[in-house]
Amino acid sequence: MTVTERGTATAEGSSHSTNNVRVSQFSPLPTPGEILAEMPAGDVLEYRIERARQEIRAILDGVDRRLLVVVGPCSIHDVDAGREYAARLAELAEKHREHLLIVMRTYFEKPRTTVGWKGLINDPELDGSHNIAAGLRAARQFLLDVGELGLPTATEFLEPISPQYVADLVSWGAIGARTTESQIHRQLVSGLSMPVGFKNGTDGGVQVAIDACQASAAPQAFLGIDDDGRASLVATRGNQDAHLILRGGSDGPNYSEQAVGAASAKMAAAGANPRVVVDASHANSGKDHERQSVVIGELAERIAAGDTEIAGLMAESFLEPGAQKFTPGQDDAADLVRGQSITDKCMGWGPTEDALQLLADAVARGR
Ligand SMILES: O=C[C@H](O)[C@H](O)COP(=O)(O)O
Ligand SMILES: C=C(OP(=O)(O)O)C(=O)O
Repeated sequence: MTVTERGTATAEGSSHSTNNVRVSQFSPLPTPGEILAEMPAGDVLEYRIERARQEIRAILDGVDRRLLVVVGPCSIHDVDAGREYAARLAELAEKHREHLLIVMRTYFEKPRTTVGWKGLINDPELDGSHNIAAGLRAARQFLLDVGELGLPTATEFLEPISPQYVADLVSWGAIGARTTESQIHRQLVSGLSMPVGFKNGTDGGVQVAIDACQASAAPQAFLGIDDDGRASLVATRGNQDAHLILRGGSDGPNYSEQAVGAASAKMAAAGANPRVVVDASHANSGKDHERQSVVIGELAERIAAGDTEIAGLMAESFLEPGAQKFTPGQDDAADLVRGQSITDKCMGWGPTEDALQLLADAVARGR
């Protein structure tokens, strides 16, 4: 069959010309099994990851009275700077371990409002070459390196296939505001091995995240891939550790005592975990990195005063404050400022240290 310029089909030749009309390339990737065999976790790290997941569960359930703090860069684009950040954070995690369980944001997949760099897995060379095989290995190596420091890791799961390559090294997961309503992501969470938080929607709607917690707590059956990369029916048991992350929305922030109380009550009424994680960044800070310290200060006061609804807190932080504009294919990665975000603005290192001290003191007083 041939298609004329005006788009009318004539009957001759290939029977496949209606397929993949807009696909320019298929490049097979190594299978999850191959990458895991090449870069195994090892017994010690597996033990640490399982222990961190249990501790996070205990915090979410209110059994462990510490505060979960998920903190780190908006995205990992420079693994060397990311490792330096991880080494500094590991010291603070140890220092505050009595009051805080610090988990590093190791985000390799970025959901974009329209277009932009989609993260280390998608484009590790930051030049639009999309070397996903190298990206999967880079992300896995980074998780192994951070794990070696004894620091648990957190990530957003954006694609349904990528978790097969990295999820064994992750202690806490998130589903972002743009995908919480997606059935694909809810099904994925139902089979993930770690506690996972669902963010409220970008419009501020909390109900989508409550629905997501219920859907992911249930067993699900869906299409996925197995360790050999074969399309498979995936049947899951359901994830009982799904919870809510309040990140604010286009209708404003939602970290006030009243907003957290209302969301927590709705979760309880739905039979879901009423203890929530509050994101000090995104719409709760109006994407202003300096405002994150203000939000954390207010939350710390409430924790010191005995709040029981806040199980955890999220902040975006890197070595340098703010963010720099970067468009793959247009900007040169060699010109980037080391340790500064190329996605959302982050708190710098100094304010991060101060914020963690403030939170540790608040927990010491209030819990
Ligand atoms: O932290 C994440 C960003 O806010 C999200 O990926 C959207 O980014 P964008 O609006 O710059 O595309
Ligand atoms: C993308 C993120 O957040 P949100 O989904 O809240 O925009 C993020 O935490 O990196």
